[in-house]
Amino acid sequence: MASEGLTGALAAVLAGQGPSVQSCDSAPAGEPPVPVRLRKNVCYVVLAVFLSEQDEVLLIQEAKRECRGSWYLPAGRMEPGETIVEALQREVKEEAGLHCEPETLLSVEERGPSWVRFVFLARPTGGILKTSKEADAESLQAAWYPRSSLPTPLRAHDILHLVELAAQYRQQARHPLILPQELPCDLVCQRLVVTFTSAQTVWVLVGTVGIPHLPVTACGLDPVEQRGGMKMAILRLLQECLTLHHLVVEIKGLLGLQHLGRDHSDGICLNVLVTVAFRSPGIQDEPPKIRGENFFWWKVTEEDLQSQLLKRLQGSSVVPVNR
Ligand SMILES: CC(C)=CCC/C(C)=C/CC/C(C)=C/CC/C(C)=C/COP(=O)(O)OP(=O)(O)O
Ligand SMILES: [Mg+2]
Repeated sequence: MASEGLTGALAAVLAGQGPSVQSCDSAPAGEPPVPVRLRKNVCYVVLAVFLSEQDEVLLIQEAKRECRGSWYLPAGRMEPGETIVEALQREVKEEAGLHCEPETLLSVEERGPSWVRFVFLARPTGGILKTSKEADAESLQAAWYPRSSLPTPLRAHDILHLVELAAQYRQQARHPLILPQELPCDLVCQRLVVTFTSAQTVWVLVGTVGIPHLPVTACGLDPVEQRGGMKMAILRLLQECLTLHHLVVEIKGLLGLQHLGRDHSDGICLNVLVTVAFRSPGIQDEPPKIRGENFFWWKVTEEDLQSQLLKRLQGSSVVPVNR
């Protein structure tokens, strides 16, 4: 039946791509969510980790009054009309003097859906390292430091974890290279690949409103949703179709990221891998019962897709989110 379209969509999402968001299966109660607008109701930050072959990290010295003289990774706020990659390249050029290409997304962090930071592993492709002679409002200078002896003071210690993440990725990449897919989206939302596994069989949760599809949940921007973050939007959707108290839900991480940034389309869609399992031990070889008509469990029978899913699940082969 409709599993042909589903097979294609799941294969695309596992390859870091995916269809564009047409509608949402779950949204906060009350008013429909308003479209997001950069600088108005959302702020996205891009950050780059560069690691040289000699295990050196590229740092910039901050010029802003509140952190002047401290060191940090090249990072900054996205501007309206930019793609995520364009924003990354602009910030790196402004703060470090270098041209660059992102290699892969390394992490996504949020402080509520209206503050999201995209962390990339990147490589320099040209330009000239900014020296103190070129100090301006963007930064005082940029320099490479051995990973084991970073300068002080740092603007914030959160970058230590990001540098480690980059070094681990270089040593042994846990997930494939993942870059943003340029697709329009109006909201901050998440497309879910929710799996239930028994032995070597995998089921995936499917939304039935319209043509069968991987479910999408929208984040609201009101204070409650801000506090709950993206996790709240995922649990809200699952709550609508499953009895959660006897289940363990795990947000494994990201399979992909969709964003356009042009034509006033400032939303993002995170493609997220989620697992659902029974809380009580014992053999449970069928997925948990679904309430209502809006969702069903799709048993993935296509061998290649099934083995890809199992590999991604077993190896936690996803971009970490909020870790
Ligand atoms: C922003 C998100 C989702 C997470 C930040 C994670 C934390 C807690 C970081 C530590 C403290 C810190 C450095 C906060 C600043 C966050 C922020 C507003 C970054 C914007 O980058 P800037 O470098 O300040 O911007 P410009 O380069 O555009 O001036
Ligand atoms: Mg900055």
